[in-house]
Amino acid sequence: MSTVADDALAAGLDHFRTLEARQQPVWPDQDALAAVTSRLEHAAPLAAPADADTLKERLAAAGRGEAFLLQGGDCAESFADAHADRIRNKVRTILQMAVILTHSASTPVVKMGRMAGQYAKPRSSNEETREGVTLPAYRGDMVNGHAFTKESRIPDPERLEQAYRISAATANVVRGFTTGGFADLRQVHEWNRGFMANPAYARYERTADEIDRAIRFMDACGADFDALRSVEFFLSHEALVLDYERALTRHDQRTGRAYDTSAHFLWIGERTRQLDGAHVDFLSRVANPIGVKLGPTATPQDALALAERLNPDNEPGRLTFITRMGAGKIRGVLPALVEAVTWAGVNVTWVTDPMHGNTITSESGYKTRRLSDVLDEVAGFFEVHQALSTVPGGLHMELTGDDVTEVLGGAEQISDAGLALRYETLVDPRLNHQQSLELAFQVAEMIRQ
Ligand SMILES: O=C[C@H](O)[C@H](O)COP(=O)(O)O
Ligand SMILES: C=C(OP(=O)(O)O)C(=O)O
Repeated sequence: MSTVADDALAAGLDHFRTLEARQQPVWPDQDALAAVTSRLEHAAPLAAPADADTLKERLAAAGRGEAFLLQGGDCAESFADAHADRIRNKVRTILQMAVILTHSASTPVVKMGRMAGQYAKPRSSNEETREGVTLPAYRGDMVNGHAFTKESRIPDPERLEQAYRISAATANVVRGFTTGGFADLRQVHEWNRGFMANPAYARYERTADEIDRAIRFMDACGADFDALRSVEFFLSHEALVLDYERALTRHDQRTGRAYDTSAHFLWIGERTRQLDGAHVDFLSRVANPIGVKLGPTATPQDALALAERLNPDNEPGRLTFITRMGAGKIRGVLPALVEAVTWAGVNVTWVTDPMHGNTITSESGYKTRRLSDVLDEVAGFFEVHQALSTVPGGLHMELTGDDVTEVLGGAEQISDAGLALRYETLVDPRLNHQQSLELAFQVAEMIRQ
């Protein structure tokens, strides 16, 4: 039975319904939506509030320079790809990158997947036209189907429940891979040695040798490698479809606060971060650690107002700003934001997303990115923080553990013609397994410098 306090909490949580909510599906059948959300309201949480609190502590540490966040995964997960092999490859890629970054940063790396819930996408246009046929845009498997047919593109609320079930299964598989010995440091190191066997990566030999020596040194000192067989791994996605996020929000008896239990960490996208909008209001009322994407038009005033609204108590670890400026803009735009926030004494963890500001259309018509631009934005991020003596807290990447061809460049020299070989993403281009490791090695070099 709900108490008066529960009802008051619920009333606040529903305030977003009175505000403008951008990028929401137009569900054709409201009764079906109500039936699904009422079932989800009674479903088991996907992420435990206590783990979300732990993550907040880790992110606070990243904000102080005592840890570094690595957040990565698909642009859009798909129901069809939620099988163990693909999930394992993604987890493995993140673990491999984390070892490289841990060594160079000499701090713990907080590992977080854009996984087990990244099923909804904001779009630039509500419609998509192909060969003269116009249909509603694909908005993620949580909303409608990717197939370009009229039926498939109709938003179907049953997909919310499917997203929940597949997220639960994915979270379970992730847990298996991060606690069952797969994450053993020696094992991850062996994979990285396998990667280094390719002469194309000779320039990373020095870093790889140093990691090798460090691990042998630990071994010689009698380090308990068995204690390193499990790693903490957190789950995150964009809090976009508010019907889903609200239905999975629970009152935590332990703290008396509301937690969105669809993930440990939720972020608000660049297209939905309006101060008076529904997304900001809803996430201001849950206790999870949260992020906000900041694109090149974000002003210092925007950043300060968002921080005031989303973290009025100035709690360390509560708020992460994920900047996605574009390689050509970050050095010009980021300093004013960081300076304003720092001068105001606002606690924020700064993370770079070097993907979303660097999207281009290739000559052959593919939506793609250049690995060189991605790396340049990361370099700009470190340069800005170094110049201001502030803390670069982490990386937010769109990546996959598979051998796709979606991003141009890298040692494999993926060219425009090569994109067609295995271009599999449903929306935005992701780094493939090799490109992700190359990026980790290059970021390691930047951190060392
Ligand atoms: O991932 C981010 C956005 O959803 C995406 O870039 C929007 O893509 P669109 O411009 O193809 O709609
Ligand atoms: C949509 C995304 O990014 P942004 O809001 O930065 O465009 C995303 O990260 O999937």
